[in-house]
Amino acid sequence: MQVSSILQGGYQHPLSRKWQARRSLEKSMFMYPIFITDDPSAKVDIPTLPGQSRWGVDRLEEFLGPLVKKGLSSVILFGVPLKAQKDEKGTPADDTEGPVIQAIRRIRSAFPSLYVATDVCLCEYTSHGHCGILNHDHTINTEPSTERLAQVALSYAQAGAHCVAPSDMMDGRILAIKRKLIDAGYGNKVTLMSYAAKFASGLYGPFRDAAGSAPSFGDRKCYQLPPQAKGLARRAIIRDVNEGADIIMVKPALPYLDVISDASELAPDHPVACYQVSGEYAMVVAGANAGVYDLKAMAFETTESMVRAGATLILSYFTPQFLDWLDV
Ligand SMILES: NCC[C@H](CC(=O)O)[C@@H](CN)CCC(=O)O
Ligand SMILES: [Zn+2]
Repeated sequence: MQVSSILQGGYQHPLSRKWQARRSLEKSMFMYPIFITDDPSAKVDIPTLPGQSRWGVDRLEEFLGPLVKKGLSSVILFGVPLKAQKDEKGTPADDTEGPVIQAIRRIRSAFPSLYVATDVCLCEYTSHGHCGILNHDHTINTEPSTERLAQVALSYAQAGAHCVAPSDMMDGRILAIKRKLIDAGYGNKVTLMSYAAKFASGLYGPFRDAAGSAPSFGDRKCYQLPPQAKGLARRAIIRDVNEGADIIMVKPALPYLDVISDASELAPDHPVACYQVSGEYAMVVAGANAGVYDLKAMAFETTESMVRAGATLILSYFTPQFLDWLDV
């Protein structure tokens, strides 16, 4: 037997198995996506997203207090306006009395240590449900879209968000937002996290149920990347780094581990985020409920694969559980 054939001696003990990871999961790597609705006293469970709810701003302390005590370090806010008058340009998105801006203010005041990111998109606020402003022929009208998104991003920065994260996939929105933040004096105060490589995935269903953000016609295939498009993803990552993104995100995560690896190769000096999206989360939960595997083991196996691929930040609905699971 060749000496080089023997590997098992290197991982025969739980501790030496732990040492094999280049980087291990830790609480601060998890950013918790949360849904804020415009009924201040609401807590509405989301059937297709087990264990997740829409929360009103008056109940955020009840919701987040115990999680902050367990070590929650960051959240990303998604507005779910049920009463707002949606229109072609997503006017409610930066309503200063709207759920997101109110939540930013409440969370910053109640939990000074909690890092507050906000998703920036129009789909939850437009009458047509698309992520940008449309031409009459229903194609994306790029310039007005990026300008509108930059306005919305600035409004969240002015309300106190630490980070703005545009998930719209409009061409040039990173430069537009960065320019807007700098011109308003927020260039050095707010992190710009780009959903740089975001794919037209089938895994967003539960989120769309939660946020009421499904497009009213057509789909998002003309602005979210084709799932098979590794080259476009690489070009989008390079573009967004050059346009001023501070963090590069890949989304969804598990079916795109190769793209996470590309991101860490193409943006070696940036934090790389990935989003374990609603459908991924629901899939892991459904498989565990069906007895296919243990939930905790699969939550670790999927998120550790993202870290192995190069992710340094994971947006995940499992965040509350990881605060317990990583407490050992
Ligand atoms: N801005 C688009 C929302 C978007 C996907 C979609 O509905 O197309 C995601 C939120 N950023 C969905 C996230 C998820 O599924 O958890
Ligand atoms: Zn959107």
